[in-house]
Amino acid sequence: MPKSRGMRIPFRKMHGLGNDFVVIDAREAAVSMTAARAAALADRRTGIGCDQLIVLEPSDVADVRMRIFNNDGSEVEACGNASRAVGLLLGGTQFIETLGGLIRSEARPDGVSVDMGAPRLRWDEIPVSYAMDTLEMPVGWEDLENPVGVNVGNPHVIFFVDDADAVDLARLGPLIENDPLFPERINVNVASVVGPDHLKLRVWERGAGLTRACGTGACATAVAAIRRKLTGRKVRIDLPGGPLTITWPEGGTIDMTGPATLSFEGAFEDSDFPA
Ligand SMILES: N[C@H](CCC[C@H](N)C(=O)O)C(=O)O
Repeated sequence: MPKSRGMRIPFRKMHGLGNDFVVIDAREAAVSMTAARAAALADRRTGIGCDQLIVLEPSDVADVRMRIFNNDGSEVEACGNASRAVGLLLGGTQFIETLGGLIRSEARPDGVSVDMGAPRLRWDEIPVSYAMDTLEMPVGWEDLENPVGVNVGNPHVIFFVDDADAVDLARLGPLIENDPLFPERINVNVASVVGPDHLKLRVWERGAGLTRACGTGACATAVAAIRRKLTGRKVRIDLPGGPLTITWPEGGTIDMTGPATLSFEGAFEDSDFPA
C-alpha cells in the first residue's frame, strides 16, 4: 500500500569538490528539521544521502540564514564548501547568517569566493578543555602529535605530517574527534607540505567522517601553516576532491575560493521522513 501522498519538499543536490549536500530552500515555506530527520535524509542507504544537509531560512540580519546539519544529524556552526554552494545558488554577493557568524559569498565566473571571517585562536575559543598553547598543543594520539588548534566558526585540529596519505585517518580520526579534550568534538585535519605555499590535506570531519573535501578544514589548515611559517599568506590546498585557494592577510579575514556544483534537483515526501 503506497504511503499517503503528503507534501513534496524540493531539494537541490550540490557539492564542493565532492563534499556533498542536500540543500532545502525553506525561505518561502518553512520546513521543520530535527537532528533525527536530518540524519535520516543524509543517510546514504535509506535516505537521499549527503555529508551535510543544508536548510536555507529567512534571516533578519543577512540575505539568508544557512542551517548546517552533519550526516549524524548534529547541527553545526560552519561549512565552507556549502557556503560556496549557497553562494552559487543565490548568485552575486550574498551575506549568509550561520551559527558561527556572518559570512559573505561572491559568485564569479571562475568559482565562488567566501569570506569566512577571522580565525579564533585562544584555547577556550577552539575550544579545548584546559588552557594550552594552541600553536603547539602538548598532546598526541600515537604518531599524530603537537597539532595546531583553529576555530573558523567550527572547531579544527591540524596535524602537520611528512605524508598525509600515509595516516590511518579512518582509525585515528574518530578517536581524536571524540576525545574529551574537545568538549564540542573536533574536525581532524592531517596536512603535508608538497611545495612552496602548497599543501596536501585530508580531513576526518566531525559528524561526517572522511569526506572528499572540507572547506573550513582548508581554511583552518592554511591559518595553521601561516602561523607556523610553513607557507606565505596565500595557500593552495589539495584535498582528495580537488584544490582550494585560501588567503589570510595579516590581521584580516580568511578568503576561500573554489568551485561549487549543482548536481541535480529532486523532491521527497514530507511524510517519508518524520521529525
Ligand atoms: N563537519 C563540520 C561541518 C562541515 C564542514 C565541511 N563540510 C566544510 O566544507 O567546511 C563540523 O562538524 O564542524
